[in-house]
Amino acid sequence: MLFAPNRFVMDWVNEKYLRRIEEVLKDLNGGQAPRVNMSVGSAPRESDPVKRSEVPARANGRVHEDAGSRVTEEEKGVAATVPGSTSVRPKSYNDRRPVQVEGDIKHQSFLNEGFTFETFVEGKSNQLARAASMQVAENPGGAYNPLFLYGGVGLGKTHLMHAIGNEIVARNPKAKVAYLRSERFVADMVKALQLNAINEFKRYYRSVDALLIDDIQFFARKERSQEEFFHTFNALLEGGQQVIVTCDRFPKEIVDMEERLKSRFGWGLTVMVEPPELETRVAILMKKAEQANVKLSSEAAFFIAQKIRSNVRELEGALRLVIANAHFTGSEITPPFIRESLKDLLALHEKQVSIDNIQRTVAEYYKIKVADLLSKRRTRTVTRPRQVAMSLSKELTNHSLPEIGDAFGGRDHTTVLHACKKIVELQETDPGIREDYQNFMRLLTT
Ligand SMILES: Nc1ncnc2c1ncn2[C@@H]1O[C@H](COP(=O)(O)OP(=O)(O)OP(=O)(O)O)[C@@H](O)[C@H]1O
Repeated sequence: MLFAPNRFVMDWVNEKYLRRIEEVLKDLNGGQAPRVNMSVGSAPRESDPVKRSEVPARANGRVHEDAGSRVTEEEKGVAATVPGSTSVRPKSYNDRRPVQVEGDIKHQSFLNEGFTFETFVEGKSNQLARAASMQVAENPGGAYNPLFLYGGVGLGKTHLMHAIGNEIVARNPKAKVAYLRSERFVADMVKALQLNAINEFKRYYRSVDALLIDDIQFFARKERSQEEFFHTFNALLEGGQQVIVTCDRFPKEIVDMEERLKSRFGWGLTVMVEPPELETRVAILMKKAEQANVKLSSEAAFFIAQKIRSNVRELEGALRLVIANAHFTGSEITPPFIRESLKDLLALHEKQVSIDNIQRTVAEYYKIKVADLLSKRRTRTVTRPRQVAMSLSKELTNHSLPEIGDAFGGRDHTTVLHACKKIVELQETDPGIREDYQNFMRLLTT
């Protein structure tokens, strides 16, 4: 029996890999084909305190809500800094068009017309996320609700989110799609409370066909917003309206977020967007150059893609710089020209932290040997520094969890994940570890 975490993954594996899995098993089984059954499921976790059946009951069409927590100082701060109706996203969006917005909460909600499935380059790192997004766009409010997209910065989560919104509107021009960053939600809520218009706020957010909330991690510590979003979320899900959320981390890893909210994020489909591998980076560069009407040889694209590995936003930035330089100087875009154009950026990247460097710095700081960090020893004097080093490796390098596990004496990726969580927790509760960690960040990045 094979278990999949959700129906989407089960269908995906069924369609793409089941035959191959069966063939391999047949080979391993001396030519006899075993029957492979697939099912959705995993062992229930005790840490999930909220069950789906605990959705607040609706009385007379209204969602029951607690009197609730008060707006925190932090929430008031957000309300003061998020501007009224202009861009709430600090990125440059060239194409903006308003999406139908109604109600008394007068802000604008934008979808970037350039962020579509056509302009999104598919690769191994984002294949699953793209396919899931497409499914949601084709069937909003269906099986994958909410859709939770997570991953590091600049990897295309917002692009996919807009692509879904654009596709929903393309298929049904009457669909009401609201896209906003989570700060916008906080700011609107605070404004609504101040203006005694919280009912309008609720009505508006609950009236949409699809609610797209970007970078949900900013809800951390904003208790009243979390509560309001929790109820909006429930109302939308109950009404069969689609909710899409992006975040920089897996739901359970979001700090200072209510458990019941985190648990609900996992009800639909949770998919990771990973950093693109070389081939995808090259394909993205070629596509972006084509969009800019610039001829880019594959040699030049490979050169840039090999040098810039962090994320797609940086990759785009580097390409823009090269194109601008070529334009001003009338030069051809060749590897030596690229090297010259990007010399400052490349110098910065060459200084980038390696796992090796982290291990040496941590070992020296705690006066232990690097070999201890890689060993199987489990005494406290070694395990804590090892967890710190693993967590720093995750935070400061682009290596995946399995790669980090390998670099620490061939440990499993779950051990690395556990270490990262532990260190996040300890930084909250143990001032010593917090100080150590801050020292490492300074030592390694300046
Ligand atoms: N696979 C891709 N194909 C084409 N463009 C991409 C792809 N992935 C990312 N991009 C581009 O990279 C830029 C950054 O992407 P985006 O804003 O979606 O990242 P993000 O994951 O939402 O980051 P953040 O967490 O910082 O909000 C955008 O211009 C987007 O179009």
